[in-house]
Amino acid sequence: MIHARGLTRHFRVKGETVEAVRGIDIDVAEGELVAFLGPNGAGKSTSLRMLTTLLPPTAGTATVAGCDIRTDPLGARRRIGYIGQGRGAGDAFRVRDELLFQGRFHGMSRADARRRADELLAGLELDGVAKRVASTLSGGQRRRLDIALGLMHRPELLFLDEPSTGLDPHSRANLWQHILRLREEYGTTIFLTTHYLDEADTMAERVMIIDHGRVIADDTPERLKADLAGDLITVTVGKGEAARAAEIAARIPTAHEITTGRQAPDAAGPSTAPQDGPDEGADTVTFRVKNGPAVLPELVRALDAAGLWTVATEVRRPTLDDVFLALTGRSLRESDQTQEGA
Ligand SMILES: Nc1ncnc2c1ncn2[C@@H]1O[C@H](COP(=O)(O)OP(=O)(O)OP(=O)(O)O)[C@@H](O)[C@H]1O
Repeated sequence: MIHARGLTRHFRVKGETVEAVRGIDIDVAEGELVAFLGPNGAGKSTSLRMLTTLLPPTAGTATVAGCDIRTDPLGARRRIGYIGQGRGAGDAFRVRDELLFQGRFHGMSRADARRRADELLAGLELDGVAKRVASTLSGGQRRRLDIALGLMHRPELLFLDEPSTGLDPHSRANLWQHILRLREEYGTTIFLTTHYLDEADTMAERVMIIDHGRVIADDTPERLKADLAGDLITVTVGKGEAARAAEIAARIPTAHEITTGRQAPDAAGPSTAPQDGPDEGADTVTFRVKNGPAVLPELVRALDAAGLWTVATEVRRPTLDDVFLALTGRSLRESDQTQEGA
């Protein structure tokens, strides 16, 4: 549904060249839901704007829904929907009229536009506000109206640029229900950008991570987390025993990023440590590993066999931020702040 090769876009700003997108390849199959993730300024919107024919590429090729974005931009526009970050709807018109205008704009007959508008109003739970002026809608309703506008002409492929940004958690969850249902009902292929890692993790079948204009990862969230980040295990051992425990942890074939630390006496808190155990604080060993829950019992047995006492253990499953950190050495949230501040 999307095939891009070497897609590139440069901008000239005050005599300098900004390499917003540096030769990316994208392949999205029919019916897929792909999240495009990256910090501020990574090149997400620029890529989307090229794929939706709003911005000509500096170099590279792409077809969307079977149409070449350079040689057949009109064909592409007919087959795709694009919901940008700005408002799709005006403020002055009633919700249903906005949809009818959009339908007519796409060359639909009056009757067809009415049918489609009513179907989308019902599907996106906007029928209750159909006669309201768009400017009076809540943030979530407004976003759903934008989506309805993008879907009026029944596109096979829908691009959404940060659909849930600015919405409260309830409206976000509600919006996602609608996106997933539309996809189920119409089989629409969806390519979206988001800042919300949890959203990409739970909703998307595939995640593409872009950083400084390059795609640095492209896989299912599960595989990215397992292959690139791994589970984070923290084992608390007796005082002074961290170095030996770290040596034992290092024997686990997939163990990496092994670090040792000291836990303050009261930080051990209500741990599993019995009263007569080491009482002047404890040491910790932290490392990443594949399949932590399976590895942990083995490790505890090995520590026990070496005469080391395990005070507490913790396994934390990785997040997509851990994946970004493993790939770039930066946290996605920190990158956002740095690049926003830049
Ligand atoms: N019209 C433009 N003129 C000059 N530079 C631009 C233009 N559009 C984007 N850029 C620059 O290109 C880079 C990528 O921007 P882009 O908006 O694609 O990033 P993004 O990943 O979508 O960021 P965000 O998450 O903040 O929307 C940034 O450095 C940005 O400043």
